[in-house]
Parts: sequence; structure tokens; C-alpha cells
Amino acid sequence: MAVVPAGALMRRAAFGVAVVAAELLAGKRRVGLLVGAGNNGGDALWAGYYLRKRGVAVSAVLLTPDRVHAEGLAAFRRVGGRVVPRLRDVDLVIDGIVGLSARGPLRPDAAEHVAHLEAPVLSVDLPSGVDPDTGAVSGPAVRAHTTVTFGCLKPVHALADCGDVRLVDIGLDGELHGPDLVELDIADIGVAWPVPGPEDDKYTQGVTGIAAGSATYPGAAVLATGAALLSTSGLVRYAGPAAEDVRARWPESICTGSITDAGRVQAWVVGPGLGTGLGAEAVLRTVLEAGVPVCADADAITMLANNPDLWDARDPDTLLVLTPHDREYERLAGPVGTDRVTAARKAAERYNAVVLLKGHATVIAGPDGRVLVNRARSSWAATAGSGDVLSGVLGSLLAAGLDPVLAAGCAAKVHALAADLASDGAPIPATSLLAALPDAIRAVRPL
Ligand SMILES: NC(=O)C1=CN([C@@H]2O[C@H](COP(=O)(O)OP(=O)(O)OC[C@H]3O[C@@H](n4cnc5c(N)ncnc54)[C@H](O)[C@@H]3O)[C@@H](O)[C@H]2O)[C@@H](O)CC1
Ligand SMILES: Nc1ncnc2c1ncn2[C@@H]1O[C@H](COP(=O)(O)OP(=O)(O)O)[C@@H](O)[C@H]1O
Ligand SMILES: [K+]
Repeated sequence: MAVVPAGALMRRAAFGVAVVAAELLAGKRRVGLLVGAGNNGGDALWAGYYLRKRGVAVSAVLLTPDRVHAEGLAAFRRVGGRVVPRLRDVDLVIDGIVGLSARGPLRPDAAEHVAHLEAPVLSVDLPSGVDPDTGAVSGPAVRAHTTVTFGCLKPVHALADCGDVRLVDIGLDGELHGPDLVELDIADIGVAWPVPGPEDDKYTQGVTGIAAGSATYPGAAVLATGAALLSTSGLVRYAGPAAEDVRARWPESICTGSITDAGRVQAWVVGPGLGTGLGAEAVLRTVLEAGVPVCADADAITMLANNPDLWDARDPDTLLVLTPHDREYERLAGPVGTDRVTAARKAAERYNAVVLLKGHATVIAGPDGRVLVNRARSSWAATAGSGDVLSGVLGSLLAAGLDPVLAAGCAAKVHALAADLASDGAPIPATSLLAALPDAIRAVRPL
């Protein structure tokens, strides 16, 4: 703002909004604006101005008539824009209620206008009512068909549903610092995914150890072992009371009844279905002492939360990835709250571990401050046993030697993709998600 003429950034932004609006209108001619008190409302009014100049009928509701972007309103009026008490018969709504300075959900008057909308909504910068920094929705909010944002993506675009997100360049490039959050794309994952070369054999690609399952929950062991087998072509060892079940389902795994004679591995997955009794504690201790990277999931997290002495078993240099869902997180570090990125960061720092906080938007924080986000495209992965699959995928990537933050990011993305591919619009059990892993990996691998 200091280096460009006053109002220039807003006009560039608004012009970008008008271009996308014209595209969404696809020949229709009536646009309504919801205009709030700040610059977001100013963007909407200027977008209305550009649309009017293209012959579109534009009406605007001013939510706070005494606090409105004055130049934007004057320009809008100059070209024949109408101010109305309520939007009626419009083909597209432009949401300029609040933008980056928004706090909290929509206030009742704005919520009332939004509740009655029938036309698709084009949000300026973010769907109003959704928190810009955390993506939290704690009350009424706009549901956007499309969001147009400026200069760079903001955390809300990675953490919440903003519809189709379009980025408009308004000339901020030189001013932007590196990203606070990173979302891996398919190409990043395709490059990172371990692939055997001519020199490889079953050991060189990393051996994954699975310490999971119990007499009560043998299925978790079967799912985690299968996921490791399907994710890389290295060897997978299983150790625990579900050895018979695992061997029957996965004859290619090497199974033993006890962790003490499991043999060497390059990474351990510990926890799914393991239980939390004394035997399980001894298993967790053995794994943490092994000096190889560990993915601690499910019951392993609960044990670490309940018995802090267990942390002493870990060599401080041992790479650890914790994969809690919200309730497991709460046992470890208190309530997650609405700011999932801060929650994951806090636990990563406290435990000197990579923390993968599961959910629709999975947040991965490294102890070095890196944060990755992966927002799922559907919620079909929210099913029993799907976390066991995730831990197996992640363990095999750790065994292959991937950096643990990258491993967690790759696992989260491929897991979510497998859920989409398996589901194709219908509910699926975790065994189907598991079976779709090869398709998901093929989909990310370079052609
Ligand atoms: N910073 C920049 O370089 C640019 C910013 N632009 C626009 O400016 C916006 C930010 O503008 P502002 O800082 O004025 O902030 P906003 O437009 O987000 O508005 C803040 C105003 O809304 C009120 N408000 C906050 N939360 C509310 C709630 N829950 N319900 C109702 N009212 C609420 C506040 O009291 C304040 O008056 C961006 O989102 C973007 O649209 C663009 O013009 C492009 C350039
Ligand atoms: N609403 C959702 N949308 C998309 N993915 C979800 C959703 N809820 C959970 N998941 C994913 O499903 C998996 C569930 O793991 P978890 O809770 O450990 O299940 P389980 O213990 O039954 O295996 C995680 O990978 C999580 O990110
Ligand atoms: K908005």
C-alpha cells in the first residue's frame, strides 16, 4: 500500500472479482452484493462497479450503512448501482461482508441475509463467518461456491471449505515472505514416493515393523500390516498376538508372536489395537528404545499420555511421529480447540516429535516449525480402522528413509485419495480404503 497509488490494490483485487463473477454468470445478468464495513465491502462495491460497466444489473445491501467504503460506494452509485434493503432475484451473490480482519461468526443481521440466499455465492477473499487464520466455523457462515483471493492463499483456504479457490495476482510478489503452511500437491508426493531401483532388494528399501493388535483387536494389526505392504515394496515384519491373523491375510509378511524376536527393522509402527496394559507398555518401551524412527498411534499415544515415564525410553535422537485424533490429542496436550495449526505446533514442540493431527483437514507440524496441511476432498475416511491404515502407510515411508514431516504429508494425502477412489460416493469400510492404496499411489506417481 505504501508503494502503489491509493486504492490501486483494491481496484486490482475488485477487477479480479468482477472477471470471475462474469465467468460464473455465464451470460446471466443480475448480481447482488453483500457489503460489510471494511475493505472487503470496498472490494465488493468496486467489483459491482466493473460489472455495471459491463452492463450487469447490480444491487447492493449495505450491512452497516454508516460505515461503508466511501469511494467504493460513490463509484458504484456513479455507474447506476442500486442500494436495496434485501437481495431479490439475483443470479450470483458477491460476499463482501468481512475479509481478513474478520473475527467470529456472522452477526445476526448478516446471518439473516445469508440464510435466505438461493443464488451461488462468490466470496471475496474468504467465505464470511469462517475464521481467516484457523478456518474454524463457530456459528453462521457463508457457504461459498467460489472464493477469489489476492496475492497469496491464506490459511483459511487450506483449512476450510471455500469452494473453488481462485488466486488473483495484484502485484504483491516482492512483498510476500515464505509460506506459513504448505499443502503438498500430487507432483510433490509423486517425486517423494519411494520406488525400487535396479540395485534394490527387499532389505535396501527399508523394513517396516508393525507392533499392533491384540487378542481383542486383531483387525488393527491386519490393516496396518497390509497398508505397509501396499505402500512400498520393502519387507514388513509383524510382531504381536495377532500373528496368526496377519499371516493368514498377508502371507508375504514375516510374523512373530513377540516383539523380542521380531528381527531388525528400519521403522516401527506401534499402537493400533495394541491395548494399554502392562504388556502393551513393554512393547512400546522396546520400540522406543530400538533407535529407529517410530510412528506412535492410537493406544501408544494414550499410554504416553497416561504414563509420562515411557518418554524416558526414547533416545532423544529417535524420530517420532505421533498421529492423534482429537481425543487422543486431548489426553496428550489438552483440548485441541479451534486453532488446529497452533495445537499441532504446540505438541510438536513439547514432545520434539512430528505431530499429525487427524481430521477432515489433517495438520502436520514438525518440531522445526514446518507445518503441512492436507484437506480431504470427502469425509468417507471417517470410518473405523481407517487410522490403522494411515499408520501402516506412514510407517513404511519412515522405513524407506523419508523425512518424517514429508512422510506424514505423503501418507495423509495418499490415504485421503484412497478413500475418495474407493468410495466413489458410497460408504466404505477401511478394508476398501486399504485396497485402493495402489490406485492412489498410481495416481500420484509421475507418468
Ligand atoms: N490488504 C490489502 O493489501 C488488500 C486488502 N483487500 C481487502 O481488504 C480486506 C481486509 O479489509 P479490512 O481490514 O478492512 O477488514 P474486513 O473487510 O475484514 O472488515 C473488518 C470490519 O468488519 C467488522 N467485523 C469483523 N468481524 C465481523 C463479524 N464477524 N461480523 C460483522 N462484522 C465484523 C470489523 O469491525 C471491521 O469494521 C481483505 O479481506 C480484502 O478483501 C483488497 O482490497 C486488496 C488489497
Ligand atoms: N471428516 C473427515 N473427513 C476426512 N477424513 C477424516 C474425517 N474424519 C477422520 N478422517 C480421517 O480418517 C482417519 C481416522 O483415523 P482414526 O480416528 O485413528 O480411526 P481408527 O482409530 O478407527 O482407525 C484419519 O486419517 C483421519 O484424518
Ligand atoms: K468475504
